[in-house]
Amino acid sequence: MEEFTLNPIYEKIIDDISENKFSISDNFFSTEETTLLRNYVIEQNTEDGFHQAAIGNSQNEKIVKSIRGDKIKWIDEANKNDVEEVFFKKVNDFISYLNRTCYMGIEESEFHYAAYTEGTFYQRHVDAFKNDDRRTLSMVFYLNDEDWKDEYGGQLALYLPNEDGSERELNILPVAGRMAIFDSKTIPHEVKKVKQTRYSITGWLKTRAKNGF
Ligand SMILES: O=C(O)CCC(=O)C(=O)O
Ligand SMILES: [Fe+2]
Repeated sequence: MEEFTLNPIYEKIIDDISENKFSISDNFFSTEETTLLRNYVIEQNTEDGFHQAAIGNSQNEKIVKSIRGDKIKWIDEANKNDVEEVFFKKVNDFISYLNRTCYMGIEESEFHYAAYTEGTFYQRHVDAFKNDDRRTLSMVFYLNDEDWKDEYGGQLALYLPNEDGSERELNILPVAGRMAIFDSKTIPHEVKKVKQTRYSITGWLKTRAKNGF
């Protein structure tokens, strides 16, 4: 039988998700991996290959800058470069771990680079589409300075339920090496207006469709 090693970083994320439907991890990638990804994202010309992000999916896509102002570039895993190889090696290892230890049934994933330039934001939303229920977990990897300050804006705000039914807001700074993961179907969230360019890789772990897709 293949040997199974418990991974404490993944275990913490899994415990958090099962308890609270989200987790924030500052060591999913090593410092070296984060630096590699970060330098690569910054180096890419965001005019070249990046496009204005839309809302909705291919069946009802719209560009509405008053809702969402980031520029994105989808990553083609089949044609990944050396840096993306490092990214997918870790992410796919995590997916296998989830499927093996929690029977999550993740069958695919999709990721894009994102750049929010000064003055842009993403209004409160939920990631799963009404016409496609496959998105299960949202993952965002932040690739900015380690000392990103509150006054730079660009916090990820998660809107979380309290036990009494009220709602609380948790603000997360997009510092280098941080990863936010949350339930794509139930956790409303927003990106606060940024005051300087904010880089990330965002993506979704997807199960088989349950509503006919
Ligand atoms: O960049 C973030 O913190 C979140 C982005 C987001 O919510 C999305 O792309 O759906
Ligand atoms: Fe989102």
